[in-house]
Amino acid sequence: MTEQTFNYFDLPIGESPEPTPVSEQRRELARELLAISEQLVRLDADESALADYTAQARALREQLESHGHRSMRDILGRLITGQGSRQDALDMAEFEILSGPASPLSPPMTLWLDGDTVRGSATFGRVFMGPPGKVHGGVLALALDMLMAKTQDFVTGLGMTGTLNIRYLAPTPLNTEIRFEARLNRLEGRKLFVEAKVFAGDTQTVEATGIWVSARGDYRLRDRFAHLAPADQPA
Ligand SMILES: CCCCCCCCCCCC(=O)SCCNC(=O)CCNC(=O)[C@H](O)C(C)(C)COP(=O)(O)OP(=O)(O)OC[C@H]1O[C@@H](n2cnc3c(N)ncnc32)[C@H](O)[C@@H]1OP(=O)(O)O
Repeated sequence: MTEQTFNYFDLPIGESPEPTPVSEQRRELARELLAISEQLVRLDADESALADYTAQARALREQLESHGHRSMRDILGRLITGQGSRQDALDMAEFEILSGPASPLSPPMTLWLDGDTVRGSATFGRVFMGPPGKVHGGVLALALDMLMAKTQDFVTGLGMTGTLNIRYLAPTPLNTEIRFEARLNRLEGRKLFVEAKVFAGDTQTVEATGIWVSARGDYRLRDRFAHLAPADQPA
């Protein structure tokens, strides 16, 4: 059977193919590393125990360094020409901060499309703390950036975050399932206007609006999302 190939511009943002055995193991390693980070916060250990842990961590880092890294330039080169492997496609998405399941900087936050809404969910532990017992506002800004960028799945074109406006309405608790939702407001040439909300239980804790700017060319709605165009604005 011929191995499936992947094209960068067809990869849904925040979604990656079924994990390979290598990716499964990377994800498990990342979960372990995040769990270690959680333990380190205000760890009540004495100096000699900490010195011992430091030596173990250093030995692990040195082992990891012996492997090197797959080249991003080569991976992107293959994906942009539609010749990317499944591992290439996984490498692009699974290390994204906060949402990539192989990143030790990810709770992870899961992202998915639900009709015309992008939804997200995450439970933040103490490494993500801002005010005591609450999620750091900058972490929520990052989470919103990841979430809102995914509205680009509704359109052709890919760009960067131009503007992100955030209003914190109430503190967002740690160790609680936090829900996120984002919707496309409108398209205007190279600009995509997006709005988003964050909830803890029934309480809305954050509201946000943002503008994404396409790298080149105007954004256009994909056929299956043509109904998102306002009546006076053709898709
Ligand atoms: C290959 C894959 C790549 C895509 C790769 C995707 C990677 C994922 C990124 C992850 C998320 C990030 O961290 S993104 C990193 C954070 N963001 C950034 O670093 C962006 C830094 N800013 C820039 O590089 C630039 O300012 C751009 C690209 C945003 C815009 O520059 P430009 O391309 O010269 O655009 P320009 O002609 O000035 O403006 C085009 C239209 O957009 C408007 N506009 C310009 N800047 C902004 C802005 N910041 N916020 C709102 N609107 C803006 C203008 O008024 C104009 O509207 P009109 O006159 O036409 O009405």
